[in-house]
Amino acid sequence: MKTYTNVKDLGDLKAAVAEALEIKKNRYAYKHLGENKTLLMVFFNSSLRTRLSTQKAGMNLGMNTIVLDVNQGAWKLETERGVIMDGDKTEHLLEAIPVMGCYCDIIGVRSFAQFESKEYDYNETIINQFIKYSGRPVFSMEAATGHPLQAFADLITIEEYKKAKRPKVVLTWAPHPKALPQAVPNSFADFMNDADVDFVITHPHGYELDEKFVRGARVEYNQDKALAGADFVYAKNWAAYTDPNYGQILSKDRSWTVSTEKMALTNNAYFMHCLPVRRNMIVTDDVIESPQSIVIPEAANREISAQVVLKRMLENL
Ligand SMILES: CCC[C@H](NC(C)=O)C(=O)O
Ligand SMILES: NC(=O)OP(=O)(O)O
Repeated sequence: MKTYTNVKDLGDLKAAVAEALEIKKNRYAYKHLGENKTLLMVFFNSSLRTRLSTQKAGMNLGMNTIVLDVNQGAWKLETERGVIMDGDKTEHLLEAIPVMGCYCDIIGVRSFAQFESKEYDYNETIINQFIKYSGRPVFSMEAATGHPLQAFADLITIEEYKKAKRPKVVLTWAPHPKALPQAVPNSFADFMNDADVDFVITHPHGYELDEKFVRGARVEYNQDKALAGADFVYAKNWAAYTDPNYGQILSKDRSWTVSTEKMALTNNAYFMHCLPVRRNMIVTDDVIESPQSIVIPEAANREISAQVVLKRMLENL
């Protein structure tokens, strides 16, 4: 594996999940793979789970790890080519990236959508420069349009908790005070479309995701109808994707908040969310604290999804 930015990079999903569950049983069995190998994790945006779980996964594999918060301590980076650098940016990404590549064997990158230009975001301008210029295998720790480590962990979790062979999985939009990226729902949809689940997406009009990720999945604008009989409810906020509203908040309607009443419409569904979550906007206190909430085991599986990806990269260095 040379890059991990989307579901296709994993190959056969059933095999990937099986490998994940094997690693979970004995996560220190591959320490030899990472001996004297260095993982560099580059963050352009904040993180708790990704930062901790990916570093843990690297350590499980015997790797040295370095974490760089680009906006805290590194030089302010220019990311656009052709710009006359007479402003407040000291260094260009096109020098910084190959330099980073000198000090490590594998690079993880977190660089969220900036919502200034759909084309800039959806061309994955930042992470693609790491892929092109670092000289190292690169994986996404949430880029502008996807969060494949999260979605892989979500799939692992669904496989662990499902009661039906082909569970009904509902991705529901929920309100949030800020304009959040489409990365998490994009990757969740991408993975669910390749998994053996009955997948439904529900959101208000205007919040349609890129068809490149929806891939013809059923979209239900009536949340109650979508939730009927669900086995898993995956809640997430995202800002509008379609023009002319790209990056905009169109609704903060808290009737979309996942409540006990909403969960009562389901087949005693498990509640999932990637975290961090805004309580009583996305989901009520009662639901996220209920026995059906599996957000913590879901977060724990981030260590495993990262370890599968790092293991496959180390095996191909
Ligand atoms: C894992 C989620 C990261 C990010 N969340 C926030 C709050 O920015 C998002 O919604 O994409
Ligand atoms: N779910 C997730 O990626 O969390 P962080 O943003 O805290 O890393």
